Amino acid sequence: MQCAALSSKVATTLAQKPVVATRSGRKAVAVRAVAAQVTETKLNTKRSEEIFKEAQELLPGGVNSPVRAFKSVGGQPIVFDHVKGAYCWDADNNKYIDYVGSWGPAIVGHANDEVSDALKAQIDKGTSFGAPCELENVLAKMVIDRVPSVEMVRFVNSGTEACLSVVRLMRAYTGREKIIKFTGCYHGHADQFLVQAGSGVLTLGLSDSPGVPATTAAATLTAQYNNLESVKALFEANKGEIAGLILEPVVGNSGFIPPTKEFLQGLRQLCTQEGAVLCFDEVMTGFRIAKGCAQEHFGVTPDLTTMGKVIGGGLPVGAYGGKKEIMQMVAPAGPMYQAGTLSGNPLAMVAGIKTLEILGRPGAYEHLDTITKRLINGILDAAKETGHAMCGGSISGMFGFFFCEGPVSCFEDAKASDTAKFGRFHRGMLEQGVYLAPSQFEAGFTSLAHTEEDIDATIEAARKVLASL
Ligand SMILES: Cc1ncc(COP(=O)(O)O)c(C=O)c1O
Ligand SMILES: N[C@H](C=O)CCC(=O)O
Repeated sequence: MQCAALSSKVATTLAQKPVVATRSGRKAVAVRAVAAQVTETKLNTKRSEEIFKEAQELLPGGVNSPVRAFKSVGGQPIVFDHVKGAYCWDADNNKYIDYVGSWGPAIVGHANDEVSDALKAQIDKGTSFGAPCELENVLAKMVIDRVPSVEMVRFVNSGTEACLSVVRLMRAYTGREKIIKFTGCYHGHADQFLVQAGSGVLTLGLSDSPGVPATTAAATLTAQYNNLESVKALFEANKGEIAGLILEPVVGNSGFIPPTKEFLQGLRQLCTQEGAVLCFDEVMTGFRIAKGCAQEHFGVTPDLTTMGKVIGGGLPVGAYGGKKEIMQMVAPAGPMYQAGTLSGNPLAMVAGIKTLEILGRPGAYEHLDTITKRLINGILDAAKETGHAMCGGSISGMFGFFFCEGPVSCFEDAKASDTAKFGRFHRGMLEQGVYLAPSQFEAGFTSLAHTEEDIDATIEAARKVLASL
């Protein structure tokens, strides 16, 4: 992680300010999450507010996924109307440069013409068959060709589904029950992962979730990211009982936290030595940080891999894959049951195929790398010039920064950053026409549609906002 200037300003940590003051003056309790001090906005968000007010009567918290609700940055969410390329427009027709990209899938730009044309053509042929189709083979071959660990793949409908299936597979393959995950890593909302999880769970300050059976939670052991000794200790204390280990090969769900190569290599070695299955959860990093995913970037090959987001090109798709020997355990080839009515549906396959095809063209990852480095370096420089402690970094089209001196190498470090300042920064950027993930504990994403002009405008906006904090 690169570090910008130092500041003596006191850090405000998670769980210190439980109340969010909304722009409309109403108060909303953000479950032990930090509140940003929201100043009167210059944006006209009247329509967004009306829609969100109605949504709160219809949907729990007004949303269909918690982190969208802006609970930890204050104010109300911007309600989207449409998206194109690197931009999104809200219901009041305000335009933003978007660095969320639908939480990752929009890597070739929103509503990409080629993807849209392919989808339109498929709609006339049918959107769901519930039967084998050749498109499944096409996407499977693309995945197998690109991802070093994958010899066989099963398509599902979300990242959560991929991760919960992979844990069942680890257990079926080893005949063991316990798994290891890392604090602050998020692998979807299945019971076994809601133990010291990242993303919305962390944003809302929920260390665990009611409804998860104690026996399920007890089978999930947690270690500290980038700390090999903490993993060794778990293997020692649970000799012969660990089915496998799942991790984000680059963390995005506690904010952006890269691993050390030695850490990934050490995990590979330990799993082999202990007879446990190593799974890289590449739902976020897959096809984003390299053509062959994080495992290609770091040169460390897991036994199993989960995928999502990019692989669906904006439609709901997930996948898990790995060594043939393990994948052959999945029904109907083997006894481990996993199924899905809409799995491998032709619409989603078409979006995935076109997206991976575009990403396979020369220069795609170079573009992502160049513009994202330019962005993060610009923001770090702006923080330095304006006297704010900030550290951050990027790998290809994934980036992040924290308001602290750094380095941030695990969730525990991330939690100690100034999240209240992030909330004020987020609001300021929104007013400048830049849409960042509404939580300190989420990574940022760029796309092939982002231009140097977009990046420079974003850096200029950041400089203005930082100077005002
Ligand atoms: C690393 C990782 N794994 C799993 C998931 C779950 O994916 P989904 O939201 O598609 O269920 C996510 C994102 O939500 C993720 O970032
Ligand atoms: N961090 C999550 C996925 O990566 C954000 C998406 C969500 O949960 O809505």
